[in-house]
Amino acid sequence: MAGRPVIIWKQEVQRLLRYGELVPRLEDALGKFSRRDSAEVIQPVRCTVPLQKHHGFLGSMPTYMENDGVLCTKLVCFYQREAGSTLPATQATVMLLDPEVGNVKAVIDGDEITGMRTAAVSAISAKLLMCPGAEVLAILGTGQQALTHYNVFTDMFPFKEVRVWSRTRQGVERFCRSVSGPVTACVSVEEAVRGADAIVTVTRSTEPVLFGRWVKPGAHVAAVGACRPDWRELDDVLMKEAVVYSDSREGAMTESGDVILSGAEVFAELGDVINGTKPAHREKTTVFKSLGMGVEDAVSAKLIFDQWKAKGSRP
Ligand SMILES: NC(=O)C1=CN([C@@H]2O[C@H](COP(=O)(O)OP(=O)(O)OC[C@H]3O[C@@H](n4cnc5c(N)ncnc54)[C@H](O)[C@@H]3O)[C@@H](O)[C@H]2O)C=CC1
Ligand SMILES: O=C([O-])C1=[NH+]CCC1
Repeated sequence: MAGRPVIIWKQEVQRLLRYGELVPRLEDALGKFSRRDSAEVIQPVRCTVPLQKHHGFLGSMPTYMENDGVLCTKLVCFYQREAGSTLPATQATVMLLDPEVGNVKAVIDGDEITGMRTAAVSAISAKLLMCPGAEVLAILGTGQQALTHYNVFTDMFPFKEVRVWSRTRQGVERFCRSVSGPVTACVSVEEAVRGADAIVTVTRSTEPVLFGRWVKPGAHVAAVGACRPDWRELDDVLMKEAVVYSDSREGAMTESGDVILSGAEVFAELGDVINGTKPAHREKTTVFKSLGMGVEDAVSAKLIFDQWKAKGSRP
């Protein structure tokens, strides 16, 4: 008889998960995913159920990594919140299972995992695709993802300036107070992104907020929001001028309004670049369209569970 699952709460995840250990595991997982070897990764495109009454969706994200002995699934609800709503845009729970027996070994807070693994994958995209010597980072949006992106990008790259834009002055002010380093508050998207070498879009917008005419040639854009086929963050000009990369080609073709509605071609997955099967066009304008993948949650959950067992449940 299998034992009861352990529950690993948010504070424990914050204590156990570190970008230094997470980033290499995510790079490895993205490479494995793009090899499409079922012994390495089985991960279907997210199954999504609309919650029409609440303007949201429930996504189910199962993943099996046979060679690594990892079986995992995440349940994530994500919403189109009204401006001014204090409810979170996403809520997630990750379950780690024993693939041999089928029991749940751990139930883990998924919000911290989602925040950190998404930002870490965007940082991997920048590591692979951003021009060398990048100096200016612009972040559009000031929510949960903006914060984790600020943390990992400033940790991994020596930017001279980080600019931030939000629809509201309060959003920018709150963000500036919550980060530990310097930020330039911008009053318009154009002001934030003109001349920027790297741009992160982490908004809940369903219409384009970033326009190609403002983007410096050769800049790298990590586009994280707009994860429904009719939602946008980027305009057609940018999507068509840039070389477009994604985490999952099938995911992008199924879920990304920026890809589907612009008709842009997905040139490669990040994993293809990691595996050396597709080039990194650092010299060109690049867009990494992130949708989020179960395999990213699976390696994060395994890392947390292994650390939890090794270090114990309390500091
Ligand atoms: N690609 C991925 O793996 C993941 C993507 N996401 C997506 O990333 C986005 C950000 O997520 P969180 O930071 O958790 O959300 P959040 O609610 O904490 O922050 C959202 C930000 O977008 C701004 N915003 C809302 N509506 C806007 C509009 N119409 N135009 C411009 N800005 C607007 C808000 O003021 C806020 O600054 C969401 O779209 C979410 O679905 C979230 C998790 C994973
Ligand atoms: O991968 C993920 O967890 C999500 N992608 C879009 C909303 C949540």
